Amino acid sequence: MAYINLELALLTFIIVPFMAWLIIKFGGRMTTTYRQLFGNVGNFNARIEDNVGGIRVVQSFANEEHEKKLFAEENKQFRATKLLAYKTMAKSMSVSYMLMRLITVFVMICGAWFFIQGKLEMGEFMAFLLLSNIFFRPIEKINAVIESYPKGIAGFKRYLEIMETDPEIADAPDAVSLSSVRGDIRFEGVTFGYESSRTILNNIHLSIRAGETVAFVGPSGAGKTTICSLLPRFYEVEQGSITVDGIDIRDVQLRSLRKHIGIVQQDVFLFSGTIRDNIAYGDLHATDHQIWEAARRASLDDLIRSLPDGMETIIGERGVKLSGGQKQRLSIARMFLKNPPILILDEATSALDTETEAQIQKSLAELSVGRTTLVIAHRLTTIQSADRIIVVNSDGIAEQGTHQELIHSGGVYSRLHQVH
Ligand SMILES: Nc1ncnc2c1ncn2[C@@H]1O[C@H](COP(=O)(O)OP(=O)(O)OP(=O)(O)O)[C@@H](O)[C@H]1O
Repeated sequence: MAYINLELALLTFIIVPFMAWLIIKFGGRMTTTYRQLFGNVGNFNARIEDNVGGIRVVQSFANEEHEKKLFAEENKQFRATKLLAYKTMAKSMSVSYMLMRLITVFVMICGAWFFIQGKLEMGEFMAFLLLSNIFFRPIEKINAVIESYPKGIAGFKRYLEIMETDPEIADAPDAVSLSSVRGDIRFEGVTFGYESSRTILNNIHLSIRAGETVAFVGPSGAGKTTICSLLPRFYEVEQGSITVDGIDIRDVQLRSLRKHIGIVQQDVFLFSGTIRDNIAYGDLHATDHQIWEAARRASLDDLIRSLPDGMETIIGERGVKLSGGQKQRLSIARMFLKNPPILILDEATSALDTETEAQIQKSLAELSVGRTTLVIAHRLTTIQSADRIIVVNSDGIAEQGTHQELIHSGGVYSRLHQVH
């Protein structure tokens, strides 16, 4: 183009920086809008998940209309941001399209003027016009790519932010692996709070012998669950230390620490899949014989045999729904398979009827044989046989001893016992 007519070529190229400026300006605006849009998509999805997951609660409170209103609100915001994103995109696209067409008009007008002035032959004019079209076509394509870039980069940045979030609790660089554990546990001057402004446990001292069964009782919110959550390092102590077999748990690799601790919770989480998959979760390399043995010890084998597909029965959303007691047994079977030296039983049976509870208690008692067991209990009846009962209240550990000792001492426990 410059070879045909330098002046006209320079005039044509003046427009290029202006175009670049416009593209960058709209690109920045689109990135911001798309980031906002992806944030809204997150909220929108969370609302849908809540509504579907908690559908029974919504229905039982007959709060469908209320949920619909919340959904409509979220939807409105999502729609508004989506519209804003499309508007910005429409502006950016139409401006760049217009500019491209304007360049052609500009070349035609200038070329015609140069032709009238005799600075340009008709053939040269036509050649220049064709060449300018060829030259700007790739620019048009690059422009289209740049327009779609903000959409991709906004999503990618959000993804990176999540991926780059460091876990709060990680292995120390020189952390060791625990190969075998006896199960001696010590809490030494442990202080902890979920928020820095509120201390839940203050200077707790506690020593549990290997193989001992210790039950934690006390009013709701006293910190029983918190004490037990500190042991697998779900949270980090603020002051003091927790040791397992004399080794500070902060000096141990998380994976190896948690491999030696089993937790049976009240609300058992089952993965969608077969009964076999769910039991084998306790030990992914278990043999068929070991899985059946675990099921037998958890008194689950009869139920499995009575099902047409046996071990391969699909459970969860897409399959057979298990009862509360059956779920508990399955989680106990998982634990037999995992075979950890330390066990935490988190109010494992308080949601069951008396008969089922008695059966599950029997399986749990068998499970805890030879293991250090920490029981978080509400029902005082289920923990009377514990080696030691620890009463936790807002001041920390109020008293401890066997059932008989605590009844005779006439303290908090004996009063709780009378109330029950
Ligand atoms: N994840 C959390 N974030 C913030 N605070 C929490 C968290 N979990 C528990 N708490 C608070 O810590 C305190 C102790 O809770 P914890 O669950 O340990 O009590 P608990 O004795 O086990 O009670 P319950 O018998 O009702 O289960 C409570 O005041 C509770 O509100």
